Amino acid sequence: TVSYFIADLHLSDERPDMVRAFLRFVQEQAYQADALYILGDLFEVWVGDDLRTTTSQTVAQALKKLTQSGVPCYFICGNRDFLVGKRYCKQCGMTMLPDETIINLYGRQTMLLHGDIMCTLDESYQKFRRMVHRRWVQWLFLHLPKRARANIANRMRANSKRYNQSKSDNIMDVTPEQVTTRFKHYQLDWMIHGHTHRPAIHHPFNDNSQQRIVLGDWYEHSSVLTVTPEHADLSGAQL
Ligand SMILES: O=C(CCCCNC(=O)Nc1ccc(S(=O)(=O)N2CCN(c3cc(Cl)cc(C(F)(F)F)c3)CC2)cc1)NO
Ligand SMILES: [Mn+2]
Repeated sequence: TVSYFIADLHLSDERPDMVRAFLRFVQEQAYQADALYILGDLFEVWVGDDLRTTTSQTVAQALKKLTQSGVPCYFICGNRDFLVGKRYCKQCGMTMLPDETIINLYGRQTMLLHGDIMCTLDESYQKFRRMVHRRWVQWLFLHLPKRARANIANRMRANSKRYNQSKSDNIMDVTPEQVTTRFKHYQLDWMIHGHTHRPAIHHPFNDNSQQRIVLGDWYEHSSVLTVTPEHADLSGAQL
């Protein structure tokens, strides 16, 4: 009885070493799990399920084998791979979950989300997010020729990289009241998210056992949250 949570792998053809780390994790750990949850930014870029890359096909094969062996796999999209669709999830045997899904995790009322929605101080990003989450914008974008989508992606990646370097650290983190509002509104025991690349286990209300667990990225080493009925263990994070 163990469930695994990962996020922010940012897999791409440019980083085959990170793809190999993911495949190792799937082959060596995930087969014994009750479930695997991928909480967004599995991929660095995603401009439609109709574009196949070595990485997207390799990942789909590995996850298809895992889910067919009986380990259910759930996906919540991130701020990079928000265009991952049902078609690709089907190729992986994954079930797509909406952002802010609440599950009963071995008796704990737990909210799962990518986390970017809680970074409300980053107003320019929230504006971008609202725009690209509009159905008609996604419909239009996905009907552009592949090359056009790839060109837009390259341009946006370049300026999002440059732009984020200039942003101060605190606006890139979740806004505390976004966290406490959700804990209160949904009587949460736990919240698990990624996005900030700052792995840690936080106690938003110091007086009790409520926890906010932030998953780490996979740039230096794989960061996996292992949850059992008894406890939560965040590997490779300075707790
Ligand atoms: O990353 C962080 C830190 C926070 C960073 C936030 N910034 C961030 O996420 N930027 C970003 C995300 C995805 C990509 S993309 O290359 O994958 N790709 C670009 C084009 N996309 C698109 C879709 C639609 Cl519907 C409509 C359009 C339109 F209308 F603009 F053309 C474009 C699809 C996705 C590129 C940059 N933490 O993890
Ligand atoms: Mn992210």
